[in-house]
Amino acid sequence: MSDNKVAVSKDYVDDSVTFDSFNLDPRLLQAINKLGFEHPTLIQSQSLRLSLQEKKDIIAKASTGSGKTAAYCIPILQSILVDNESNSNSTNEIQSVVLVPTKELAQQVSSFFKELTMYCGKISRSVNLNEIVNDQLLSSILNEKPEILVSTPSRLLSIIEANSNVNLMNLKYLVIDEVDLMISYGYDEDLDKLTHYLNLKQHMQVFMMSATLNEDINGLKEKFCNKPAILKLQDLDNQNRRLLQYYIKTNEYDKFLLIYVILKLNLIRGKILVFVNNLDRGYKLKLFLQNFGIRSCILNSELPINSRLHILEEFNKNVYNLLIATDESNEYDEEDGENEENNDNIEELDTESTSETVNNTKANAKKSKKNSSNKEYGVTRGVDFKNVACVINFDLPTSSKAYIHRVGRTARGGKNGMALSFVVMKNEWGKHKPSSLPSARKDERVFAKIERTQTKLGYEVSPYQFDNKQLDNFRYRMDDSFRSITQTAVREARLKEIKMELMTSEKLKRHFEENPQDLATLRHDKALSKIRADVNLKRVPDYLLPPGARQDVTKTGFVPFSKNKKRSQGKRRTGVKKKVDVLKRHRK
Ligand SMILES: Nc1ncnc2c1ncn2[C@@H]1O[C@H](COP(=O)(O)OP(=O)(O)OP(=O)(O)O)[C@@H](O)[C@H]1O
Repeated sequence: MSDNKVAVSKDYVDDSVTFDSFNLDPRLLQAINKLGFEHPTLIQSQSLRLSLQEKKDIIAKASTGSGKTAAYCIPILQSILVDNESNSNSTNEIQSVVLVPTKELAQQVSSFFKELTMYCGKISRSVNLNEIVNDQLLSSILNEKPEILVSTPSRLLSIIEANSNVNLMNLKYLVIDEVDLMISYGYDEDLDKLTHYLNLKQHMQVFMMSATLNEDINGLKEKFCNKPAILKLQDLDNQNRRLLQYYIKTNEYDKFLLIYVILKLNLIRGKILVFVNNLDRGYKLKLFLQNFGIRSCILNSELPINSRLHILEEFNKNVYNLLIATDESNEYDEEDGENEENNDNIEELDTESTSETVNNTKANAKKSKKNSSNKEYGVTRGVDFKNVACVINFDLPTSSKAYIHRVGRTARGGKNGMALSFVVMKNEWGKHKPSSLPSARKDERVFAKIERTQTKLGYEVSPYQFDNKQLDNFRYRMDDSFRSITQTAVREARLKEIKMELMTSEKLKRHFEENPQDLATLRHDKALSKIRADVNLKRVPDYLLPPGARQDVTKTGFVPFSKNKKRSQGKRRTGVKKKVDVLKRHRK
């Protein structure tokens, strides 16, 4: 294997074929090789065969991180390159549209297109419509008829409605990525309107993708697809799991204690993504950790988009190790109170009216409409976070579907990963108001669903082994700290962060093109406010550490609380170049 090859788990890879087997254009093959993709993943090989050779529409339900993006990008580019060879004198047309639910995904997909076309010159130009805000610039770019448009549905619709010269009638490919989320965002109305501008079911091929599909997409399927092939590539080899899942049953206050101890003692090594269910919780947790000298970054939909994209970029470059993401799709609505039921119907996709069902796995293998104009939900869905060692559900999501997408931010592309979920016990809920969260009332019920769904998928969610007595040693240190994080402190921090990020965002806008290196100096994990906190909290006295960690806390890796287990010495987790398998120690 040459140096640039990416090691992908055998679970995902279709090693019976290589990308060469599909007669791809040499420029495309060269880029795929540069990316380090040695073999296509299962979804990619199936999609290449069905779309390029059999010209099928495709509806694909495949695991998070299994390579669905390349599964549609490669066929699109191949088709454009082939067309260009055969009709070198033809006039340019917009040939493909990729619709995604968030600006983050629009950016990610358009960057991926750029990587795949690095050797293609100007033949297959892709434009992210959400990125271009200047009308004049947009109009001149559109006049040049780029081959590929990437956009959210509402952005595309508003552009088409305002520009009569945007013609999508000759479109060859239409992709609706994260299609189930499109519906729950309320984008189906936009999609409906878009049908008036498309030559549906004529010469156009359609891709609909997600890790979680159900019959909710049947309406879109009927509207957009022509006898689609349904790919279901969810179940992987049970023996070879890459994602290890754990839970801790606890109370609301102890969630803070647990995360403090886990992070302070580096019990999990590598990059960590923590999910909370609302904006204030994110800041509360950040301030709380800040008191103990633990730096973290916030990611939520309230931040300006440039900051969000920059945070993601920097996190992927290992500039930050700890990201607290707000998953607002899980904000609990007391009046509704039904979020988990509505979002949880992920069981099956109706395949009755389709021409072909491909159920190819290696190991044999109530609509919840959110008003998209209110908020942008779930800024992390589909985002390709690189090398996340662990996802912590600090707040449990309110549906097993959201759980799948959250934990799917780790163990991507065949890498190892771990998920740890805090589950508030029903009889403990609401006992400590300052740490309480409405959605946690139903944690146990939701968790039972999560367990059922994961078991169906062949996964096990095991209890995380933790010595609660050792935890008590840290309790008194956290009481004062927690008290200092009042609601006012949280609100002030939130306001301050937005102000700071608005300024940062302006700088990002101005400097993005001219001085990309300057961006490295714009940090997003600064302390937010000087709340009263004991400086000593930042140090952990030796006597509080588990025996194996006493020599030098900065060097601790995974530190088991049980005295007998041996601990290997590792480096601190900042910017680790060497791959560390966090999970090995948990597998016992
Ligand atoms: N053939 C391949 N070989 C090696 N790595 C791959 C291959 N295809 C994709 N990858 C990598 O796997 C990771 C996940 O890919 P991608 O983001 O497309 O997953 P996904 O299926 O869309 O996940 P999600 O459902 O979470 O959106 C990416 O980092 C990508 O570069």
